[in-house]
Amino acid sequence: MMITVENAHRIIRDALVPLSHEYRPLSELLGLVLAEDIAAPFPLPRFTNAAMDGFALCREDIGNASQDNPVKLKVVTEVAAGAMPEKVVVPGTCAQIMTGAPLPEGADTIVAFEQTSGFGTEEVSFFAAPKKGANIRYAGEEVSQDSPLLQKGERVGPGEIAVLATLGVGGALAGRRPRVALVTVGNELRLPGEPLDGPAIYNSNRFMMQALCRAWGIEPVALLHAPDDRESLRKIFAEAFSLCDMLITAGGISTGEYDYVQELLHEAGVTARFWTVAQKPGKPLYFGVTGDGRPVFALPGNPVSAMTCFLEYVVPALLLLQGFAGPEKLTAVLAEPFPADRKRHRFLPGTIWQENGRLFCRVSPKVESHMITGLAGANGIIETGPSPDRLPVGAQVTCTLFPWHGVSGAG
Ligand SMILES: Nc1nc2c(c(=O)[nH]1)N[C@H]1C(S)=C(S)[C@@H](COP(=O)(O)OP(=O)(O)OC[C@H]3O[C@@H](n4cnc5c(N)ncnc54)[C@H](O)[C@@H]3O)O[C@H]1N2
Ligand code: MOO
Repeated sequence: MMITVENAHRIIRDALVPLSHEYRPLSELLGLVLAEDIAAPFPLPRFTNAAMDGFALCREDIGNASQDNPVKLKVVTEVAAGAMPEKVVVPGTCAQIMTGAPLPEGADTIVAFEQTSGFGTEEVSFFAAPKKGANIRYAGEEVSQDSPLLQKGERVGPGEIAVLATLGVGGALAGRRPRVALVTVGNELRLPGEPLDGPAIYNSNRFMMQALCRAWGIEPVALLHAPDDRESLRKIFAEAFSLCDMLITAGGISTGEYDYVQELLHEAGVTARFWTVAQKPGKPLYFGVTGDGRPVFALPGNPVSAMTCFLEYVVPALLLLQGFAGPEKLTAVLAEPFPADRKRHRFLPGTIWQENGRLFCRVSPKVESHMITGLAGANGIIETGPSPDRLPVGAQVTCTLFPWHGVSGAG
């Protein structure tokens, strides 16, 4: 039975159970979802230190120093980053200090190198008098010890990696990345490099699905291909299920004479949760679950349909298995009319850009399900629910940005 896009999402969400957590070292946490809260094991900064290369001194000692009225102080020591100060700064003296070096006892201010006569002499002249406490990073001013920093459920990006590394956290508990098996189906498909005999075509879905997995940090555990016969599909599905947490197929799911995917999935123990969604492209999308709860997506073979269904349904499922809801959708204004469908939700590749603080979008020129070139220049998918008419310029629509593109600044 054909179901709505909303129901398809609900059925998928209800069927998914996040995978187990596991400890991952810091170098492998990028893109994973934290399964534990992280608190600061020590304050940040851990010790009071210099924010500028210059001289550490007691503010009172330089009075109203200026270009016309320089004040001289004796340099008693030097402190580099990573070294402990060897001397105390007593009144009338100062210490040459480098950014990140611990503040010597007795000093309360740092004057930047540029406001002095410079390094390397026994006596230094000060040409400015910054405020007391200037250019000092105080212990604990950013983060106090034991304060919560990262929360369970957060997705780890490069910024979170930097925070964990700063705190010396060598790893954390995180949701496990799904092991994904990809299967393409069809007698007509060849790999680049192979000759195109007769009406053969190249297999683009294999590479597209692999690239989509990688765009979300997942390296598929298997890239398999089966011709349109039951025996091959039986073998390929057995192999895929021996390896994966989630199976994604493309092709052979429609009503053609040789569309055996559904039959062989059921033979392998998969139960259908839905087949056919009121959407264009991607109507024959199938979703099922194995006896032990592993999700199975069978995407339509048309390349634009396969990519649209992957982005719309498979990506959120990959994230949910790791304990994360996403990705977020945006609202944009149509700069050109949108060819909505009377009865079906319509997804089309297009360009989304920012102008005067607002998001605009337009559909790619080639929009049929087999026209893969419409996806190449696009930076997202534009969508709208069923509508009897074309949506006019100025109407608001929903968009999903491709994470590898971002929003451009011009239409
Ligand atoms: N009588 C009907 N025919 C079709 C219907 C329908 O409802 N009634 N639905 C159409 C729709 S919509 C789609 S989408 C396709 C989906 O069919 P399948 O999932 O069975 O896919 P195939 O028939 O195997 O392939 C469709 C098309 O895509 C090409 N293809 C397949 N795999 C790849 C690949 N890995 N790389 C590149 N291109 C691929 C294939 O050669 C076909 O041209 O069914 C419609 N028909
Ligand atoms: O609806 Mo099919 O997925 O486009 O050609």
